[in-house]
Amino acid sequence: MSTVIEVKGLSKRFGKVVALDDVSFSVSQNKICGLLGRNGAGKTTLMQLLTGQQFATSGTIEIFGRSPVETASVLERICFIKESQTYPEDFSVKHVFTSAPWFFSGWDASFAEQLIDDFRIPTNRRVKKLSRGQLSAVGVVVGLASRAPLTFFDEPYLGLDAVARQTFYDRLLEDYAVHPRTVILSTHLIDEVSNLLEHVIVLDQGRVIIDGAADDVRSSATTVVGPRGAVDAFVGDRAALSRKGVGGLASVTIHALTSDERHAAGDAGLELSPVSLQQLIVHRTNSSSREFEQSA
Ligand SMILES: Nc1ncnc2c1ncn2[C@@H]1O[C@H](COP(=O)(O)OP(=O)(O)OP(=O)(O)O)[C@@H](O)[C@H]1O
Repeated sequence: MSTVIEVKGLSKRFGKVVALDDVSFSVSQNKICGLLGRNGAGKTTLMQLLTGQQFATSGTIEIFGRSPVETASVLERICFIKESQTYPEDFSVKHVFTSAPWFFSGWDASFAEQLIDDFRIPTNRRVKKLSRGQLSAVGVVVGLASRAPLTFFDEPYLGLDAVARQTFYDRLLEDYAVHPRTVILSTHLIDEVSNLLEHVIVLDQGRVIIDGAADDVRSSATTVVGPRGAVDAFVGDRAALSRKGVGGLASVTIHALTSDERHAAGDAGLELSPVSLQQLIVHRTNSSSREFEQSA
């Protein structure tokens, strides 16, 4: 499988602020990849570097095998939908969609029409008169109908209601099945997108703390639930990602268990429950996770 994004030792400083710190990863062609992390983790900075809109302080980036900076053959294959997309003053929604094919050779006008209906976007209205959610929907439609070989969505759905967000996920998956491409999706709504993602990269304070297949990441931890004494005896000196207790019951999240260990937990009357991607990321990016990482 060919590699679309290859990043090595990438750092970006803004004065004293280290936004990205020695970041390395690669993304294969035709994957939907979640770029996740807390506020200020460096996600937008990374996407700006990957799309040639910022210069790296150090490190290398190859997109389709070449540096994205001022490389037309790379940039014309990229669509970047930002959280707050700006359009020329006085642009109507119609202008956005009539000009999109100039930038995206794969633009599908009839798909765009269908999406405009789905999201109920008023096409005659000026962009600056749109509601927050409608403005996000315009970006989502451009991102989907452009069918760019590499599409970045940076928190694309500020203000979009739950129905519209679900429509976005559904259309993305349906269209991706017929027209595979590489999609990088940055969002804080991790549970909502969890099932879309094949690859997960989590940044924390400018560093990559998780990089792997979504299924592997999801199955990298498990929660042991049961009577406190039995849970404590089973967990022993294993590192705990999180620990909760109510009355005599305890719930401890630990690294994934081997199948023998799972049987032993069952024999001890303990329940094992999966950990959602969101829970895992919360555990790994809060302060207790540092102890976990050090002891892991
Ligand atoms: N132009 C800039 N000048 C100075 N610091 C900056 C600049 N751009 C970003 N930063 C800092 O770099 C860090 C990473 O910011 P970035 O916007 O990449 O985070 P993010 O993960 O996208 O956050 P969010 O989820 O809140 O959008 C933050 O500490 C931010 O304050």
